[in-house]
Amino acid sequence: MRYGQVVMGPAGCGKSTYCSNVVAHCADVKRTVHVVNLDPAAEAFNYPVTVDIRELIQVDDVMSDDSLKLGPNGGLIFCMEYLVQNLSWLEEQLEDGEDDYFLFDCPGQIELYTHVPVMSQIVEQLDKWGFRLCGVFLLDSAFLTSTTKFISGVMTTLSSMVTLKLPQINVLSKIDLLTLQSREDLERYLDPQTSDLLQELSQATHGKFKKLNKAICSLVS
Ligand SMILES: Nc1nc2c(ncn2[C@@H]2O[C@H](COP(=O)(O)OP(=O)(O)OP(=O)(O)O)[C@@H](O)[C@H]2O)c(=O)[nH]1
Repeated sequence: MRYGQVVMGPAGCGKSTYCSNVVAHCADVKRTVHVVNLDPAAEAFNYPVTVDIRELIQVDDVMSDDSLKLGPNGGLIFCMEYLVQNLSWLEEQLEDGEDDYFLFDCPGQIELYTHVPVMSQIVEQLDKWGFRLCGVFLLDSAFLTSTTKFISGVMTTLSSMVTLKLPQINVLSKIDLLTLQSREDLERYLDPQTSDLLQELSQATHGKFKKLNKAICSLVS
């Protein structure tokens, strides 16, 4: 049995930094961890990567293919769909490492966790290959500095949880960049009161969103 984390989150939220810290921790406790880069647009890593999707396909190559005419976003989706069509490549790359721990470092594009099915197809396949996974969703703690941002952040994390159907832990990144006041306010969002959220959301948005705000707040609670 192999265990691991599917590390997700919007672009620049700190996924690679998180992986780098987990790799350093595992080295300290003498535990073997393999990082699997699933981001075809990734640049460089400051830790060893066991499997790298860029050896199968790269966004730059896709974008420079005149017959495809794809930009960065379309190129990334194309690469992920290509991976799904070539999952035997991933299976071969993951052959070793029985009883080891794996970090799957994923691309940040939100559509991969909403309506584009590739990430859920990859996760389902990993499950069939005997991987027991949990989702780790990195969220920039700037999302916890106002009610409207909080709702937006919660919806994003919820979307990936529902799409991938994995047990999921949400990790706040970049707390060191918050002001002292914002850090003190964090507590309100970690255990939010629905009535407070609804009141603040109603103040921040037009009256015509009253019913929608109520539905969103009951979903969050
Ligand atoms: N101050 C601070 N900076 C951080 C933290 N985590 C990440 N960063 C910085 O944020 C930037 C983006 O971090 P990455 O780890 O590359 O983020 P990523 O989610 O892997 O980015 P993409 O691969 O582009 O999606 C880097 O400059 C990091 O040094 C943090 O907790 N605090």
